[in-house]
Amino acid sequence: MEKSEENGSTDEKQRGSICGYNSLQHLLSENLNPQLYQEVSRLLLGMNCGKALETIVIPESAKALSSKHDFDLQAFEFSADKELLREPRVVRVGLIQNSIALPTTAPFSDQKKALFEKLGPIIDAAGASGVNILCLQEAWMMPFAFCTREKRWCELAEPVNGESTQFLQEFARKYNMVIVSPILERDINHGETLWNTAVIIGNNGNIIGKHRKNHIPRVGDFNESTYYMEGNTGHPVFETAYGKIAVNICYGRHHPLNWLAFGLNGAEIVFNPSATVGELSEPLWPIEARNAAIANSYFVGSINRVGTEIFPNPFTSGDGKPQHSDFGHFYGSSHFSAPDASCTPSLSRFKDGLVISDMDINLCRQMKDKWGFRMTARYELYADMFGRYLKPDFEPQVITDPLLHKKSS
Ligand SMILES: NC(=O)NCCC(=O)O
Repeated sequence: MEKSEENGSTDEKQRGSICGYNSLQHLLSENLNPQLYQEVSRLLLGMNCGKALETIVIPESAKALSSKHDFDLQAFEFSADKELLREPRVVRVGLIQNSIALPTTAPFSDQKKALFEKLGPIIDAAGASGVNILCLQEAWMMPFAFCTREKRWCELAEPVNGESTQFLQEFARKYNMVIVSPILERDINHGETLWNTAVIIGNNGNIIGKHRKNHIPRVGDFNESTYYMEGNTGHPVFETAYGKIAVNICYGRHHPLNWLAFGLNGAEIVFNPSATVGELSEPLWPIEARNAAIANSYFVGSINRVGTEIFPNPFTSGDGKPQHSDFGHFYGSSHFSAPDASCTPSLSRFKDGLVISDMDINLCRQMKDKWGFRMTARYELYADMFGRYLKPDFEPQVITDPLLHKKSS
């Protein structure tokens, strides 16, 4: 897709574009000559096994769904070197980004139903494309209402086996697909407490397990600590029919040790379902996940919701600026990063979308062998450092220049 006006976009749809373009990649491809664009892409997106990332053919039925339901659809292929003793282990992975389906003022049950109706065809497109593992965005079953601090949004929370999970279990069974479903969780058995949780649904429609968001933001309008606490599930890796996966939920991507812990537990693909806005985090977005993929020798799937969600009652951010009724623009831009530093272009900044990648997960070990980051990590140095740092009488290891505080004579 080219410039968004060419798709008959309204002003509403244009909101979130970059000077009328869907994404940075589209802006560049439309404005640079092909040779220059190729060179810029090489530097921006890296090289996979020495060549630019290739696109893969998407079935016509999936393309038809994307045209009918107006969502962005892109597909790529990450290769690995051929090995003599192991067969390639190619997994097809999908990420879905979407806006909410009804205004936040609509009755809650209607909002949820409309989201199910919106997601259905996109999941069908993933199924028709043979996706093995699919991940949805953070708290996909509701508006990201945590800016408001209003408790009425808690009503949307669901148990791990609640209606959103049941909705997705059908698709998991139908398409033999593992689905990662990030929800607002209500833990019925523990005082009805709330968590920000990813439910892992196996390819037989079974619930394999859950992970609760470890790091809760206290930045800008991200008032999530009003609703739920830091997760208590550690850093689980889920061994699925298609590979070992983990979920680093949104703000956890700013914590390199969170990424590391999933890697130490053996993750091959880590998803980062997110809800974040342009003014706050866009310069960080293309860097952090990609860096995590490189540093931990695994693939990362980054997902961010799209659109501007307007809430009935205005709120303030405690920064002296005027009250407002929205978070800002959720800029989409979902994409994959690989352990060899290559990455896919991003989905649209303002449109629903599905990005698919084939990935030969043999690349993870190949990169460990090449770079040796695990072998050279010197974890014992850091274990010792943390041991000391966590003590109340910790003193930073600073060696002061003895001349610094000497009086000049
Ligand atoms: N959902 C969430 O944790 N957002 C925090 C903002 C950010 O990390 O960019």
